Amino acid sequence: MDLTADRGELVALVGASGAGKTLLAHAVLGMLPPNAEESGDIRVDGEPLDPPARRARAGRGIALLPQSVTFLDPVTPVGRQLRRSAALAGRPDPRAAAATALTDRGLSPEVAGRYPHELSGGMVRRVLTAMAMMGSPDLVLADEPTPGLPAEAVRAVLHDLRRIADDGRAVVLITHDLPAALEVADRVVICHDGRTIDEVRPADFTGNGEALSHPYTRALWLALPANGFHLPEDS
Ligand SMILES: Nc1ncnc2c1ncn2[C@@H]1O[C@H](COP(=O)(O)OP(=O)(O)OP(=O)(O)O)[C@@H](O)[C@H]1O
Ligand code: NI
Repeated sequence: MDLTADRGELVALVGASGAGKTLLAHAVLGMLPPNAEESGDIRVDGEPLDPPARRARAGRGIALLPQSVTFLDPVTPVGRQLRRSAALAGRPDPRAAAATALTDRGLSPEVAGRYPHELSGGMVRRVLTAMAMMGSPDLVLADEPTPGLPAEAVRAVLHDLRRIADDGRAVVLITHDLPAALEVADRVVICHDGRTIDEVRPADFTGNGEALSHPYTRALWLALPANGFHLPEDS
């Protein structure tokens, strides 16, 4: 895997299920299982991300927007969970930080009193985003933030991530959803079988994929319903 994200940039990491997208995000966060064998080089601001550097940045410099909503505690009101994140992120006034985090993500203050099951899928996503942003991270890894959401909520999530990047942070959007990625990404990195195989500018996804040099990338593009559902010939 080879991927770079700069401040102010939204990079989409696109690939089929099992390609290794979540593992890459977990490797950056230091969340791989204890017996995982790792090789390679992960750097932030040019500095190797070794265990002490990772501990220093966890929840602050780097934040994960998790793939699974089970990261929320089902038996604790959302407001209390936000206050806990604020405290962990070292915010001096967790109560105020939690309240601001809700309104920053377009949620009303009364959401604080609700349990996760009392929220819509789109609202849960916003709460997770509010938590991830609590430590004002430089790098946000959003792992599949849109599946299962209605089109309007998908657009809201993407717009929110774009805004986070425009605020000067680096955002990596992990997704299967190529059309969604193309709406907001500055660059699209394609991965397949545990490797990044191509990096493409969104504008190159056009027509019959004449501008796409990698056959797998072109196959992904042509497999979209709008492009005729041509089945990818797997390499
Ligand atoms: N703990 C583990 N031990 C061994 N193999 C694993 C482990 N976790 C994941 N894998 C394997 O690594 C590969 C990549 O998994 P990963 O979850 O990163 O895929 P993904 O690209 O995020 O897929 P999806 O789009 O379905 O979320 C898969 O083949 C998976 O079976
Ligand atoms: Ni995944």
